Amino acid sequence: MKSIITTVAGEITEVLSKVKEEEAIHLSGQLKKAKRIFVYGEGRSGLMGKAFAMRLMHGGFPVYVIGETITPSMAKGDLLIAISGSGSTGAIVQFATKAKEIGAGVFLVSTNRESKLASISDGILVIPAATKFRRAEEPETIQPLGNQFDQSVHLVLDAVIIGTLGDGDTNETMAKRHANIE
Ligand SMILES: O=C([C@H](O)CO)[C@H](O)[C@H](O)COP(=O)(O)O
Repeated sequence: MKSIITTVAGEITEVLSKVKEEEAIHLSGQLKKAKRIFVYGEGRSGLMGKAFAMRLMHGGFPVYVIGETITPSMAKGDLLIAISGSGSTGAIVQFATKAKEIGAGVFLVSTNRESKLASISDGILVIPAATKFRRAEEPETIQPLGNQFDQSVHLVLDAVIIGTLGDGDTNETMAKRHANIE
């Protein structure tokens, strides 16, 4: 088991080392600029999106997860963060198309800059990891499906939040925003 853990850690280190700094900085700038942030992803990509949205909320950002019952309507000036390893999942392509029609920005976090979603997005942060589709250009992995993407996207987005927070955003101020009924 220890050797599997070591291999997984190595895979992630390799992927993270290939993330382009300018793309992460671009995302950070868009997060600061957006009136409100909406996050969406299907399946495990969506779970990583929820973790991202939660921490953004702790950082004081106005953020919603698409599909939750209390999520309001989108408007011009809002930003959709679309998380999709493949960049081609039907629902998220549809939601991004709708967001563009409304006048919101779309920022994609994906492995695939040639994807349908990439073609309609205003910005992209490429996480060069393996997906369930095992495209020829994807890295080797011992893991099933999109594990490598899911793990990498979680770490990269956590790092982007840290790099986006202001000086006043300390562990204390963020902890105060954490749910106190749990
Ligand atoms: O849940 C997922 C699957 O287990 C692969 O790891 C994916 O996140 C889901 O299928 C959505 O796919 P993508 O839009 O390509 O991320």
